[in-house]
Amino acid sequence: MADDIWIIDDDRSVRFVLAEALRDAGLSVREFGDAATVREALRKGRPALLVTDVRMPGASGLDLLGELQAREIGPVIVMSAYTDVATTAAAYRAGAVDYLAKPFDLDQAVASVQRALADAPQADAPAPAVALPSHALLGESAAMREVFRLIGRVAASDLNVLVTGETGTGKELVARALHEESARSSKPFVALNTAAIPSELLESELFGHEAGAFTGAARRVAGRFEQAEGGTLFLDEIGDMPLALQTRLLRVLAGGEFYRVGGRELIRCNVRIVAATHQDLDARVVSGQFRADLKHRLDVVRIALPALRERRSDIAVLAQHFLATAAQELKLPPKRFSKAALKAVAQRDYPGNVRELENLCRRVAVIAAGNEILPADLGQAPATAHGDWTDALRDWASRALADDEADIHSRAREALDRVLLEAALAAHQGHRQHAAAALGVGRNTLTRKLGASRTRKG
Ligand SMILES: Nc1ncnc2c1ncn2[C@@H]1O[C@H](COP(=O)(O)OP(=O)(O)OP(=O)(O)O)[C@@H](O)[C@H]1O
Repeated sequence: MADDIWIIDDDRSVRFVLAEALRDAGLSVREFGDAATVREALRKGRPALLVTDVRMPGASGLDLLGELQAREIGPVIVMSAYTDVATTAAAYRAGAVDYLAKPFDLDQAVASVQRALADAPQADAPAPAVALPSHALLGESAAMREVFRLIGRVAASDLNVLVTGETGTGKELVARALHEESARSSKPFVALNTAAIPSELLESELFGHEAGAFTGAARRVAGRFEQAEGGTLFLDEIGDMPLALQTRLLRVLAGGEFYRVGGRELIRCNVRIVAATHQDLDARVVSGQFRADLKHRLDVVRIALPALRERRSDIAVLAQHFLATAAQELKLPPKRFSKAALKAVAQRDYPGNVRELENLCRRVAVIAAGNEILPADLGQAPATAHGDWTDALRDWASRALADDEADIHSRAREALDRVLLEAALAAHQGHRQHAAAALGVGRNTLTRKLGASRTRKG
């Protein structure tokens, strides 16, 4: 059972006083004199928390920590008479949550243990929110806590990370968080959406080009690799990268150097790559669309972002945050969801994930008359298949409203009618009766609308 505190110290007296103090605090404790007996005990169980000395005969406490990192044991507190930066840093690097300098105050030691136990994520009890500063990644669901933990753990390393997840799940935000939490944070974060750039331009986009490298290349231009020097390069939609460029990228990642397009100067680069994809990269490897060796280079650590429907408990938190931010950005009075509206928001489907929820909140911030958002303000949930044009309409409306334009509703209706009528007439070779029947309106309605549309247009 994982409810014991394990104390490892070769000094019996230290073990004894600490164990007694913890027992007095109502905790159950097991004592170990060296790392070897701990290894033995780990075959049968695991501790809720481990307090370990550093220097001991045989394997040191840090060696032990290194071995334990990959296993699901509770938090670890390191105690040592050595308080130099190298030892303490090594302890934290190895995953320690606290460091007690010997001789330590017993009350402090007990408090540290209690704090670590309270902070430790538990399988069935929600752990306290993990706050990542400055990049506003929100979420309290178990799935997102796991993502935050992973970010915290790998950010400081230079390992390449592959972020997977559906569109709008926050892949770019994770990449930024990884950058901001790393030693590279004072250097640039550069993002490139591989799918958004025509493949013939992608190479020079990534690696830059010399003047005269191709028609239209009037001067030397630095690519994203050079721009990101010392920092992080975020390659979005990596699954869409053309094969030829995958080969080139692989060479650069393997060798750490590249030539600009049309260039002769070898440029060394020090860039951490965070790649993202909404596709199943493993399947693309199998089907020959993605290089296995490149995948291995990028997929060193994988952070899989859950879809919003897999963490519904996060919706309310996110919605309230987005509503407040939208009101602030649009310089509107503060707005909040009524209880019923928040419930309705939490029950909707979001095929576009967090981005879609964010857009919904922006929209209601603008449209709702009062400062309290009611269920009626939410409108109909957009059908997935129509998401694209209602999104465009929404953007248009938000802009028009923000600009205080007149007759927004009638102009939108007129545009809607015109598009529908024109499409129906085109589909029915200008035959009004057929077009009206196809649209589900009467012939007279159609004629009237056509007239109105003509007059306004004219
Ligand atoms: N956990 C989160 N907390 C707060 N905001 C979030 C969170 N996840 C996503 N967002 C917001 O949702 C929007 C979409 O996020 P982002 O662009 O990172 O998604 P993505 O997965 O990279 O999308 P795509 O695959 O379409 O590029 C952004 O405005 C982002 O700020």
